Amino acid sequence: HSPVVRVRAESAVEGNGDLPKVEEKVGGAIPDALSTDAEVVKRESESIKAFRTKAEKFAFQAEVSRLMDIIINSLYSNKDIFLRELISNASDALDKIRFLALTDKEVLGEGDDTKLEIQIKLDKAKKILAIRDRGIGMTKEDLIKNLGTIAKSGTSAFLEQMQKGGDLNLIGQFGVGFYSVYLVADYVEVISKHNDDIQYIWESKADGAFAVSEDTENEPLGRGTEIRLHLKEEAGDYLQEDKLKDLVQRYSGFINFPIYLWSSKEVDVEVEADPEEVPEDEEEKTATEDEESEEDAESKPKTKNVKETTWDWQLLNDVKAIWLRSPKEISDEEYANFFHSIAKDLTGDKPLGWTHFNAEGDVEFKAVLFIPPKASHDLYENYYSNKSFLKLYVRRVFISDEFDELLPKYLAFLKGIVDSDTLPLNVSREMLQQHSSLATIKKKLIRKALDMIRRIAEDDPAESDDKEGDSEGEDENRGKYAKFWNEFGKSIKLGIIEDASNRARLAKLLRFHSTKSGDKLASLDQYIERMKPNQKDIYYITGANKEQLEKSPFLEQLKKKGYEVIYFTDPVDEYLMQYLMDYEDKKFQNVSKEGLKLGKDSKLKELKESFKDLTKWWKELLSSENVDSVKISNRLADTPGVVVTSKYGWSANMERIMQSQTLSDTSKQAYMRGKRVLEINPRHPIIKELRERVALDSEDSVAQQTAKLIYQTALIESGFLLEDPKEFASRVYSVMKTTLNVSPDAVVEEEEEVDEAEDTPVEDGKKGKASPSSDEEPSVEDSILEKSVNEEVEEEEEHYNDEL
Ligand SMILES: Nc1ncnc2c1ncn2[C@@H]1O[C@H](COP(=O)(O)OP(=O)(O)OP(=O)(O)O)[C@@H](O)[C@H]1O
Repeated sequence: HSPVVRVRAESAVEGNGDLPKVEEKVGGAIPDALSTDAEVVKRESESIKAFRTKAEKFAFQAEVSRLMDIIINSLYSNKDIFLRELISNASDALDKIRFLALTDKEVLGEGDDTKLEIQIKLDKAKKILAIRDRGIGMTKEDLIKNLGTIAKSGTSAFLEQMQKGGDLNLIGQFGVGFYSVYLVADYVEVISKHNDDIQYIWESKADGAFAVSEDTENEPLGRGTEIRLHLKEEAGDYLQEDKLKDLVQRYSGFINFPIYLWSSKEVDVEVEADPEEVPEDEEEKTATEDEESEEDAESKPKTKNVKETTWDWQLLNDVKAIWLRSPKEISDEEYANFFHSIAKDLTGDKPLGWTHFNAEGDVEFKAVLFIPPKASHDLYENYYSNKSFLKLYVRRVFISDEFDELLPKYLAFLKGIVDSDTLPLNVSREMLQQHSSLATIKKKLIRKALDMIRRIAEDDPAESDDKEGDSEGEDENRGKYAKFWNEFGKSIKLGIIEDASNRARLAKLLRFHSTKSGDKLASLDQYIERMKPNQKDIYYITGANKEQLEKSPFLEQLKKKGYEVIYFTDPVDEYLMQYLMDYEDKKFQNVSKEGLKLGKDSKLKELKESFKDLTKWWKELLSSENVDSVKISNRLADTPGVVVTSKYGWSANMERIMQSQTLSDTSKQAYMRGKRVLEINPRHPIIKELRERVALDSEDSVAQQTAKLIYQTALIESGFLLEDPKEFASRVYSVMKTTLNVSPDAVVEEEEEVDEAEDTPVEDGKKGKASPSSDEEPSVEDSILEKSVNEEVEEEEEHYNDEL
């Protein structure tokens, strides 16, 4: 239901490029929640009448409109967040002007305009809360674009999250924080003055439209923005000074500009007393005083103390940046609050860890880095295009939070600040980006970040059994590393791939499940501790999930002999293992690949010899199948065969991953596909029987059929996708026929009622449509159909094929 409504504006409209005006089309911007067209028109026209008469009206971009609708109708109880968002926007605007002033002092203007501050004022009578900053301000075009017509990429992501029951507290992270004003206000005015333009008013009642007009009624701002919230009835709390003081102190304590509140104070003042009001005892006193003092008393006017309310700007925050203070003096709560303020994470969840340090030497800087409690919604979706979250300051002046040069991509999940004393202040951002100190800063930041992550692992009692029941405070740390791993484990893996110089450090942080890890995660150090005395390599296997891998035939002997095997189930693991060759001098061995050595099998040589003819015969039989060789296996216990790949080719899992990538290059696929080796289990009765049969008659068709079937079954069990499932199915049906004692030549009974015109010609009682393997033997499809007259079987077969 998306009503298209045309609304006539009442005032003349000045030309304004191609921005969507209300007159042109409001339809797309009408909130879905409105039920009837009539209602929409009514609300629209009311709001348009309410706009200033000379104002230009605009429709909100459709997604922005939906977002506002969600916000204004929200029953969300924590409405405080709007204040933090507004203060954060004000602080950003101040940062921007301060940055410009580095190269051009003029931009700051003079007098009060040079004061980089934020002011909050309340008008109890009119129920208005106003927040003003002397930041960069917005031009008319900025107002139109920033506050309504251009949807940010985060808008749809935020709507999506909200639909899934997401947390409104994270609104700031999606870059749409401004609209949170409609949690508490039903009418908002934004008055703004930018150096390049005159003063404008933006206004909206969040009902699909907004208006912008030249400001001819308010006092000139000089420069900056004032946001006036006309509070909803139920938001009256925000008119109490104490409430605002408390909120600012609690949540915006880390804003690096002074925040003032226009506050009232009761003071005692001395006022001239009315002679008639002089109290009796004073009169008596006066009467009894000696005459000399009488003259004095007459010349001095009588005074009294009364209470009076005075108004003044009261400073609410401590402007000293937290990173300049000594870490010893800063409480955990303060760090957590600082994190919430810079990460725009208002959920209140504590960061998983932080590090605060002072780097000295050639390059001096201070930094605070945090590990957020959760990965951001698009951390891995947009891994290569995501910006870093570090705020760079140079001598306390905010420079940018888009400096990708400070942290590698894989650590982009960290949030924090870096304040450098070494970088120059008065150069352009581009020049700064190339400054040689950045490389040193980056190196130190990585080192410190990895140390912080390692410490979380070490302090987590759940990580190691020995530490259980040890120290105090362990509960808080218990399971912290698993949590970290859950959220950011992929980043560590990407780090191993991308950062050769820190590979060993990162490998230490790696966690995984294995044949011996149970429900817990294990580390490579734990793996090495558990290695068997004769074990040289670290064993692992890759696949889609742990449950599947647990049953893999590749693990049969390894498990039996007590070797631990790591399960790698993330697609990124395949790439990871191309880079992680060894750990502490131990090589990694994929147990589904060639070259697995499992101690000495005294009988192996003998077995190889006695199966020589069979393996040779088998290899020839599979000559058309890309099978490099057929060998006696040392990894199997209960399964007749598996297919292993060559050491440097793709594993079965990698083939599966590549095939599922829509843009993958098929020619490369053929080239990268590992050579396949069929390994057979010489102790398995089927294999033993095959050897006997082939020894007697190398042309034995049952042996040939079985040998091919074993190969295909082994492919499936080894995790490969069959290139020709139909052929495999035919073979299975053929075996079924034998099991059921059905003649291999038996034909499918013809259907009785067929439309002659549409039916294909039938020869020799068979259907004309031949299966791919019909040259070699009767089609299984045909045989099955012949055997079962009814259609149920047909269905079953389809089902069977589907499953295959
Ligand atoms: N006080 C202000 N002074 C100048 N520009 C502002 C001010 N408030 C908002 N803006 C502009 O409006 C834009 C939209 O603000 P909004 O809060 O929705 O998103 P954001 O600030 O980019 O992201 P976030 O919500 O994460 O702070 C800002 O990017 C900024 O350009």
